[in-house]
Amino acid sequence: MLKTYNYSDLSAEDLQQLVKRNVDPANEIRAVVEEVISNVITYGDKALLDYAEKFDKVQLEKLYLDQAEIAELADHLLPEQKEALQLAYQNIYKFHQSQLKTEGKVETMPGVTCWRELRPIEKVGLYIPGGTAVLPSTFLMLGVPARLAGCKEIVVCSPPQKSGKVNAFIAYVAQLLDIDKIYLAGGAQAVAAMAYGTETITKVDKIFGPGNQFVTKAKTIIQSTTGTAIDMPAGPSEVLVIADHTANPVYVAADLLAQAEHGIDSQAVLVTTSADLLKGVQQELDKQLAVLPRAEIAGKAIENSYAVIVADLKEAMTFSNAYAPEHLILATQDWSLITDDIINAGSVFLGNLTPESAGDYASGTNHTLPTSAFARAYSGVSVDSFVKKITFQHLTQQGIQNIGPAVEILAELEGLHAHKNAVTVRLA
Ligand SMILES: NC(=O)c1ccc[n+]([C@@H]2O[C@H](COP(=O)([O-])OP(=O)(O)OC[C@H]3O[C@@H](n4cnc5c(N)ncnc54)[C@H](O)[C@@H]3O)[C@@H](O)[C@H]2O)c1
Ligand SMILES: N[C@H](CO)Cc1c[nH]c[nH+]1
Ligand SMILES: [Zn+2]
Repeated sequence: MLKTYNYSDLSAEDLQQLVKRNVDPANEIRAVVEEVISNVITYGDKALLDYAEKFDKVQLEKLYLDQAEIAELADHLLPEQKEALQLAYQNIYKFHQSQLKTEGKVETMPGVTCWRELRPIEKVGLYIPGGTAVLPSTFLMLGVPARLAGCKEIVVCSPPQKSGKVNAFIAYVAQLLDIDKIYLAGGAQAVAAMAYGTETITKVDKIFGPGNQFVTKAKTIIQSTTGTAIDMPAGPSEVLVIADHTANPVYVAADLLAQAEHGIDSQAVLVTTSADLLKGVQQELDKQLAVLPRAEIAGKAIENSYAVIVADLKEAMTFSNAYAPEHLILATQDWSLITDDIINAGSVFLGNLTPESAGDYASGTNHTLPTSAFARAYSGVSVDSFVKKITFQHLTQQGIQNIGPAVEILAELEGLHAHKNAVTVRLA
């Protein structure tokens, strides 16, 4: 059962509490992660092997799978499984390829030309989750834009499974992406290894990928302690569904459970204008949970979730913008009336026939998205995440004559005479 609140009864303080994600309030995750990072810095590969035993319950002989081992694993896939992964690959490729746009040159004044050029980030690290569920779809979501951007070195880490390997789907995606090594490391230790480097794992310039609270905490820590960038905090999955009387309770419950089954710390929020719809969704949640294989996980996440009754769709959107969800579903026939009001969301799913699962796997958009209200300021992963945009400028004789006197005055007013002189010597 979803706990229920009436929007009109909520004080500003209640609202603030309600939209707050309870991420590591006692810093317990941080303490574990700091120790893991410190051990990876000190002991390198040995720490990774030890953590594989401790956290993943597997004794590894070596820390990676090579091309031949990947090919052997990928061989186990059924034709229809390969076709489904290929379809997802193609749609993700098409959508992300459209992001590779070059910008024109701008003459800001005669003889002064400025422009930007894209350059790939050279070494990138991709984290592919594999704890409670192995996510080959995430490998596609990160690998396709990395390849399109032209990154030279792509380091891939994923937790080892009980077999001491990755699963066959991850192996097949590695083949689709032309990646010939997968490192068997998960959690905070994988993030630390990619940020600091070990005997076998290359230190990278930027780390990408979602993960549980250990992974996400490690990413935020190494971002501030090393020169390694991160895509964004992409932690436990969350969804907010705005639904009115035109929504189907069966679909809404299914969408809420789809994110709830990711982990007990996932959150699924329903914001509705209709008490009848809410009643139907509550009944459906019970019905669908009764036959869901991951019911224990999803049920706990639902306990950690809630519903809010609002007066109208505008009010629903006000709540949603305050929550800033990773995924926002507009389960209403009138979705087009409120899309302009969306301010904060990672990815949006419009109408009653657009399940979030479509975007999770195969429509083409990226599923690596900001959680915990980071959608207020961050975008999801795209080709842009894998490139730098370097600015260029060129001045002609006419250009330096046109811009020079103003630069001299500005440098002088800042008291920076060497700056002024760099122009003066050219004007002489
Ligand atoms: N925001 C997004 O874009 C997005 C996308 C996909 C998945 N996700 C989220 O990613 C997460 C995946 O989590 P997961 O656990 O299945 O896989 P994971 O790969 O993120 O984490 C597994 C690893 O966590 C470490 N770990 C587990 N318990 C630990 C402990 N007690 N102490 C220290 N380390 C420990 C282990 O090393 C293990 O290998 C889910 O929360 C899911 O919702 C988010
Ligand atoms: N919903 C997740 C992002 O929060 C992505 C995913 C992968 N597989 C299934 N779902
Ligand atoms: Zn999902």
